[in-house]
Amino acid sequence: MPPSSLRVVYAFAREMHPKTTDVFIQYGTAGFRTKAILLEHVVYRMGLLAVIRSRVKNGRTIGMMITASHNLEPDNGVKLVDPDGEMLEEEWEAHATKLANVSDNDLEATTMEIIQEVKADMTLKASVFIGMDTRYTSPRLAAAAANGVIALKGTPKEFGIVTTPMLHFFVKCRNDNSYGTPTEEGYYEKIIGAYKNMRKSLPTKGDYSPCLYVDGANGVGGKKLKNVKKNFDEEELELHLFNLGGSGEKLNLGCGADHVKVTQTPAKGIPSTPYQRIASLDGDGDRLVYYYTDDKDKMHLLDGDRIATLLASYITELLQRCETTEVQLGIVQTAYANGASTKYITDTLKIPVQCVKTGVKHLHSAAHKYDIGVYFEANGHGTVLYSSKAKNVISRIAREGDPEPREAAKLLSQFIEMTNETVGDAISDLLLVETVLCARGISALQWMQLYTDLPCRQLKVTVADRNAIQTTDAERQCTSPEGLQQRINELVAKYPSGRAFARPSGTEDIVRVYAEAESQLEADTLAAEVCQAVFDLAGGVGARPELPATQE
Ligand SMILES: CC(=O)N[C@H]1[C@@H](OP(=O)(O)O)O[C@H](CO)[C@@H](O)[C@@H]1O
Ligand SMILES: [Mg+2]
Repeated sequence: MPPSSLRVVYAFAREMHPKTTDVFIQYGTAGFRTKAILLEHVVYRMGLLAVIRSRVKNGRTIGMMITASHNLEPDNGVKLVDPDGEMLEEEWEAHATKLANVSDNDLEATTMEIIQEVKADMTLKASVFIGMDTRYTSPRLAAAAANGVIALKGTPKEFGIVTTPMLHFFVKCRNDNSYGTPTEEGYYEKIIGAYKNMRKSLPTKGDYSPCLYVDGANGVGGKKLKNVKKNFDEEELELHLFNLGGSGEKLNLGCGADHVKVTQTPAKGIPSTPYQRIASLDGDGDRLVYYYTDDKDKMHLLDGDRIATLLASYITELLQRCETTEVQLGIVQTAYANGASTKYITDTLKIPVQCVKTGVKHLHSAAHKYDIGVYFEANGHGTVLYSSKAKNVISRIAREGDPEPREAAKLLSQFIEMTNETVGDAISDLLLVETVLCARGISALQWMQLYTDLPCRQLKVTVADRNAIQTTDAERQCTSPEGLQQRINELVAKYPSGRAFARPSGTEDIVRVYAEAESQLEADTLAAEVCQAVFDLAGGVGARPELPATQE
């Protein structure tokens, strides 16, 4: 039943969170993300939408996370979390975009329209969990979010500074208490508890060393790992934490998972110890990549593809030891996955693999189609999803199986417990990776030796309108502007093992270009050539991209 008037929505908006910009903003790959100063009215309005969403879901809790993840400090963002801890359903993104862009004068009417369109019963209770990252602009935005919730008579609960995956976890637990307790302590209890339990059956062996350096990106993930660290004795996990956001240290600047992955250079502020395993988190703690430098100071990156293959191969091994064929496992990647990883999954691991569009929501829903779905973006965002069927089979074997399968099923049960299934989670993923490296008795170098990545390069091009580029085939082919795909095909054909594509970013006002080839110079050149093609055919602005120096 819609209310007769929403005057309070308008009054709050005008008095406290007025719209001060006409810049159009869109709910993208990971919610709204832009300069923090442009966001206050957007976040307030998302508070309104979260209440409507909660009521459409019969009063189940919805999440709001204030973060701009790996972006630099002046940016911020907001995204909504659905009741199962998953990303907001895609159909609602249009409501979010509409509500964010209307004038203050039209806000009341538009809110009413949305309430009617989605048939929200506004007499129901509504609950919204709010979390934020460490940005100095986050508390103000979190307050705007809470005001939006209150304006529609919902109940906000603020968790303060938490990682994005923690907030997803809290939402899931609040709506399904069999998953865990919706508090930070509940989160640690489940995830760390499972790691410690598992390590009881998996003592350190072979070339594995529990000594791990961590790059906290000067964000929330590193801070939370300080809490995590206290729980381990050095035999279980010896964490050395760096880039924890001390005074003068800037979030994501020269450090963090995105910096390491995109620039293919180590994070600043970490002592250089040859072959030391280093885990790098992003600013809101939902991405993880590993790397080490060798004795010639060359960096070797172990990215999301590597993590996916490591986890999937270990789960496959445990399933074999469980002597079950009832549970099928699959891997989901995006076009950014290194071609060598896809080949390794298909030829060596012999696991089904699927490529979907960029963005966690696409990977997550594809992974749900397997009994066990492992999904990772190359940039280190990913997790494992276990269906109820898989969980039932595994717990049955853990209870009733023969001794050897029973042991394997018990390990797998702990592995499931350690996984944050709601979304990619750097802390949970880190513990999963450490568990597998320990179980296998391998070092970072040996992990790297499982397959050899094709050299690759990721670049950005600025164009007048990024939506001029349209794609198909999981973003691997351009359908417009005309002639662009043909030009990319011609460029790719010059390079053995070459592959390249261009797609509009969903989080930045740019076009992303990715290329891989047999040598780094070839990958760099192909990427630059594709950038030039995009620039020429899709309305590039500013200076035309240049080829690498040796090609001039
Ligand atoms: C190539 C790349 O890393 N793209 C990232 C980036 O999306 P874009 O749509 O490419 O801007 O941010 C997303 C949200 O964090 C993440 O899901 C995605 O993988
Ligand atoms: Mg992130």
